[in-house]
Amino acid sequence: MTFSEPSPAASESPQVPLIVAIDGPAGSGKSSVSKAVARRLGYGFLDTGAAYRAFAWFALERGVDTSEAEAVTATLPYFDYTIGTDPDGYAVLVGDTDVTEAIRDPRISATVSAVARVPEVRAFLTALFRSIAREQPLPGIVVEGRDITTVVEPEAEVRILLTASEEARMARRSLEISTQSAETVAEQLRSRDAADSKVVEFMSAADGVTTVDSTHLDFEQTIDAVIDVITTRTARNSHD
Ligand SMILES: Nc1ncnc2c1ncn2[C@@H]1O[C@H](COP(=O)(O)OP(=O)(O)OP(=O)(O)O)[C@@H](O)[C@H]1O
Ligand SMILES: Nc1ccn([C@@H]2O[C@H](COP(=O)(O)O)[C@@H](O)[C@H]2O)c(=O)n1
Repeated sequence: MTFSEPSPAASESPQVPLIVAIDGPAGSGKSSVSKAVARRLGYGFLDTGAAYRAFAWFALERGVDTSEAEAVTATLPYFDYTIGTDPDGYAVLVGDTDVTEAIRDPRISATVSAVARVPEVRAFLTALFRSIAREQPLPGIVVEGRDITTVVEPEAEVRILLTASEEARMARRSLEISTQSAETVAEQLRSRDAADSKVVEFMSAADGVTTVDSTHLDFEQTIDAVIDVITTRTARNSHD
């Protein structure tokens, strides 16, 4: 090899995508806003909650008692999970079964926190999220969840806590769900946040994380606010 030839490692090493990490409580707009931001920027999108939901679905299908951490952990090696990263539409598969719709069932929302509190499940899914984010082909990816800014991608170029008052989140969520009363929706949201908060911190921003509070912003204004943070952060990082 001559000196001027690039080494195979340099020429073949894939470009690391720009990672935008977004966390927040239930109903704060993480998935809808992140998807819209990804679309606008031509980035990929990763909904990490879908994986926890799909794993809860899988555990229930296998008849696992989800309150038993050991039984939940024993299920992990059989969990064959696939998710797309296209913000315009992504299927969630467990094995060959498309569970995209099934994981939104209230039965899953009521169970998911029990499996998400198991450390082995978190470690398994965290590794999966990191590899999906790096393997997708676009120049950037928006990854949203509860512990993306703190655990999954603490070194992400852009880290945002997307929040809104409990009242606003409950009102927005109950507009979407016509099969349950507003009180039931509110109670479920509250108890899921309470259970999840015991395991990961997503109610306040960690050091270096920018808060976007959408309580008094409409959907478009929230997208703009997130894109502003991304623009400011990436400009600042390129000068560091
Ligand atoms: N700024 C906003 N103004 C009005 N509605 C909004 C705003 N942001 C999000 N929404 C709406 O709020 C609802 C909840 O948003 P979304 O499902 O994205 O939240 P989420 O944080 O991903 O929730 P979960 O963690 O429970 O999955 C959606 O109907 C979404 O369109
Ligand atoms: N990074 C994450 C993402 C999600 N969870 C757990 O999954 C549940 C469902 O998430 P949604 O975003 O689809 O609401 C959530 O309630 C958490 O239990 C998580 O722990 N970490």
